[in-house]
Amino acid sequence: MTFTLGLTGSIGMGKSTTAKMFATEGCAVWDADAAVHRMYGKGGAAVGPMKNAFPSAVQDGAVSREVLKTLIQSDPSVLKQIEQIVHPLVAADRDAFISASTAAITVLDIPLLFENGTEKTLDAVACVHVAPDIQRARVLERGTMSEAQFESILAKQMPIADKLAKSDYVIESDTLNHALAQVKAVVEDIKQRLAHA
Ligand SMILES: CC(C)(COP(=O)(O)OP(=O)(O)OC[C@H]1O[C@@H](n2cnc3c(N)ncnc32)[C@H](O)[C@@H]1O)[C@@H](O)C(=O)NCCC(=O)NCCS
Ligand SMILES: Nc1ncnc2c1ncn2[C@@H]1O[C@H](COP(=O)(O)OP(=O)(O)OP(=O)(O)O)[C@@H](O)[C@H]1O
Repeated sequence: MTFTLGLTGSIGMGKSTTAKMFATEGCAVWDADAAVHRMYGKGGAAVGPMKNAFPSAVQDGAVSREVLKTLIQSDPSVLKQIEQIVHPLVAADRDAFISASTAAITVLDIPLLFENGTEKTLDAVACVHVAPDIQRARVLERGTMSEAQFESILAKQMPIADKLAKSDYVIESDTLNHALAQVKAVVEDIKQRLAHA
């Protein structure tokens, strides 16, 4: 059986970048945001249910994230409805990945890990964090979200201090070298735990 390590953090704090480091250290990596991207794409599992709920959001057989963001801006309850459609599909995709994983450690990159209580199903959780001003600058630099969209997503997430307090491991993403050193230490610690289990 593979050891399941959840990887979380607040928006833009460096989950995807850190997940890649775990992959280079030999871990299998599953990414919740990437699963949503597949499901929103042509032929994806979320396209049909999303079309029923939000007809304008499906264009050329795929879910348009731009339309979704506009709908969420004008009616905040839309995000809850999207979550009710998408989260069960994402959970099924994650469970299938874990069952098929042959790696010693499987890392699950999940933005809403604590918000959805997923930690209860995992062996341990690592939380990525960086100072809020760096977080904001990094997200806005990407140019995919306005300041208002960033604020509204941030407001829906559990405060980073609470996520850190609930986590087994903490990884500061201030520089790439520092983050990589911490990833290596987490992998080493889990391997020690497995060796003595
Ligand atoms: C709101 C949407 C349209 C924004 O799309 P966009 O391409 O701009 O951003 P992306 O999907 O890359 O998400 C960026 C980050 O926003 C945060 N975020 C996304 N969805 C949510 C949510 N429902 N609640 C809180 N934070 C969220 C996460 O930190 C995520 O890493 C999109 O995230 C979406 O459809 N979300 C609903 C599905 C969901 O809950 N996904 C989260 C992982 S299961
Ligand atoms: N350790 C680090 N040192 C320097 N920059 C970093 C580090 N980790 C991430 N970054 C930068 O921060 C930005 C956000 O990182 P990333 O996309 O990994 O975050 P995320 O938490 O996955 O984001 P989201 O919540 O939006 O999915 C990127 O521009 C990335 O290059």
